[in-house]
Amino acid sequence: MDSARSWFTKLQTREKSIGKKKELPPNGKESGDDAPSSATKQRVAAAKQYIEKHYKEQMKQVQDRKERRCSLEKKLADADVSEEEVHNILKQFEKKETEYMRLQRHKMSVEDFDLLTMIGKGAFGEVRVCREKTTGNVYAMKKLKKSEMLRRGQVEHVRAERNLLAEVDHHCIVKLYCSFQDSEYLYLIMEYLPGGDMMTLLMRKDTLTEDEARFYVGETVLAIEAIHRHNYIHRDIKPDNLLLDKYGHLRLSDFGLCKPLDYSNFPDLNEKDVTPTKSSSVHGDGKQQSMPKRSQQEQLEHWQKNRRTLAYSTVGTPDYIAPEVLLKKGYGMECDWWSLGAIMYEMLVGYPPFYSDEPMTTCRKIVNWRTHLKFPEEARLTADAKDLISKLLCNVDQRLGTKGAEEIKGHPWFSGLEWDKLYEIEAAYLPQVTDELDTQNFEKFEESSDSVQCSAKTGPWRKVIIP
Ligand SMILES: Nc1ncnc2c1ncn2[C@@H]1O[C@H](COP(=O)(O)OP(=O)(O)OP(=O)(O)O)[C@@H](O)[C@H]1O
Repeated sequence: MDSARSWFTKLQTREKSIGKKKELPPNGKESGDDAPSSATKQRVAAAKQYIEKHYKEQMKQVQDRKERRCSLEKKLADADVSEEEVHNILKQFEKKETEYMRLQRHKMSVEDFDLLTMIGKGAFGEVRVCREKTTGNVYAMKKLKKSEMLRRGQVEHVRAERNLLAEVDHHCIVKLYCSFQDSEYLYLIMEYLPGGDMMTLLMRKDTLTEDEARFYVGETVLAIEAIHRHNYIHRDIKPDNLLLDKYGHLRLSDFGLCKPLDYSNFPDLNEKDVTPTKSSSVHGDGKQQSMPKRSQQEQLEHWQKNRRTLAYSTVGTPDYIAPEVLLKKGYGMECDWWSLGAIMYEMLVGYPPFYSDEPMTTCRKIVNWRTHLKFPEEARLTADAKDLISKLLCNVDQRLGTKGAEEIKGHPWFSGLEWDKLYEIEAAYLPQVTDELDTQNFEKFEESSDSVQCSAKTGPWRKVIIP
């Protein structure tokens, strides 16, 4: 910062001396020989403009960095973290920012990368594996269409995503290396996680055993805890955002593109609306049932048939969104623990707890969760699993995690789990990854069309539906 400031001072001093009126001879005329030509004057003016712009941009960057540091310091002061932790977090922040600035100085652009296989498609753009031309390093490039972000008022959210990723250097969070933009797109260069995402894993496996689920739910708890420590709320945690590294360990991605608001604008979404819907929820206790009742297997097939379409739609899936977010009641970090409960349910049952063929019906079921949360008997969940899910999918006041992640970690379902060693043990599934460019754990996307073409029949994680 000091060097930028001193450059700026030098520039101003130079400007002043350039702007100083030259003393004229008594006749008031300049001696003709050393007067600059108009072309030279123009070049000087252009250079001056360029330098001014350059340093203004630099000052802005320095200012932004200062603001990010101030805001992190403020968040840390409000959070319950030790002095040592504050010191470490700030140290990591500076390290990451320095690395970020270094890449920024290189003026990265999309031209610096070879764009390879497309591995994801979202509401605002696409995600691709790419290779930096000079270093050969492999990254994931997320490309977001600026006009679309502006149209949907998501600029702040994307900025939050960039800030969070730059700020939080944690093994549970996807690393961001740099970001840049051109006239049409904003680009985020992230580490490439070749293990695929949890959505794809779940589509392939149908359900997980409780031991397998404990591993992924446990790592998700640690990831959510990490972002909450930095006072960020994700709001949109879903299996698509849980990525797996080459060892099968989980990392959280995609901060801030909060589509849920699209649903919260739905006019008749309120808690009183308990009218049973046409598409049934699954009832395990034999009480009030809506029709037609589907078996667990039928419900699973419907879910899997719709899942990818929902994931790639511009609205996304509302299945994991907390009721208070949908109701726009004002929400806090607890909403992420609700999403964890919905994901855990899906891992063990095969589909999320409030699934319906119609997203709006899902929203209604979520806000009326008391009537709709059921555990199908066929799923044979243990009492501890049901208890944990019920304590996550409930009112904010009673929700586990409201007083911190320790509440969740201490639940009997996790008993015996060594939290400190979770990222060191062998993952529940070891993904097949042959080399650093391997994309076999992702769906295949067709390049040609603008609309998303994804073949559910491709990729090793394809689930075979038993007739
Ligand atoms: N760093 C990464 N490494 C590997 N795969 C990734 C990475 N980032 C994203 N993906 C893949 O791309 C998909 C879409 O990414 P992401 O969710 O970040 O996009 P998005 O535009 O924000 O979509 P949405 O808003 O719908 O969640 C992910 O589900 C994942 O399969």
